[in-house]
Amino acid sequence: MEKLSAEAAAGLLASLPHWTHDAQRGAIRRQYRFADFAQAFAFMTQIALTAEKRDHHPEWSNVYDRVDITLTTHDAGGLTQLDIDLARAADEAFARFG
Ligand SMILES: C[C@H](O)[C@H](O)[C@H]1CNC2=NC(N)=NC(=O)C2=N1
Repeated sequence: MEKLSAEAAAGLLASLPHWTHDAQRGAIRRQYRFADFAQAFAFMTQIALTAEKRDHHPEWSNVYDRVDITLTTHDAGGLTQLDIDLARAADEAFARFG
C-alpha cells in the first residue's frame, strides 16, 4: 500500500475531524471516551476483530474509560488508505456506543 501524499492525506482527514495528524511521523491519533471501562473494552474488542480481519492493527492504550489510538502503516513508513479506513471503522463503532 502506497503512502498518501500530503495533499491526499489532508483531503481525507477533512472527513475525520476528531483525528489529529502527526505529519512528521505519518500517523493520525484520536482519543475516545466511554461511560466506563466495560464500554471502552467492548469497543476495543470490536476494533481488535476488524483490525485482525484487515491485517491492519492500531497502536493503542486504554486507561479506564479512555482509549487512545494511533494509526500508521508500519510497512509503508507512514499514512496510507488502510489507516483512513480503520479510523472510519473505529468512528462508526464508537457512534454505536452512544
Ligand atoms: C505481515 C503483516 O501482514 C504485516 O506486518 C501487517 C500487520 N499489521 C499492520 N498494522 C499496521 N498498522 N501497519 C502495518 O504495516 C501492518 N502490517
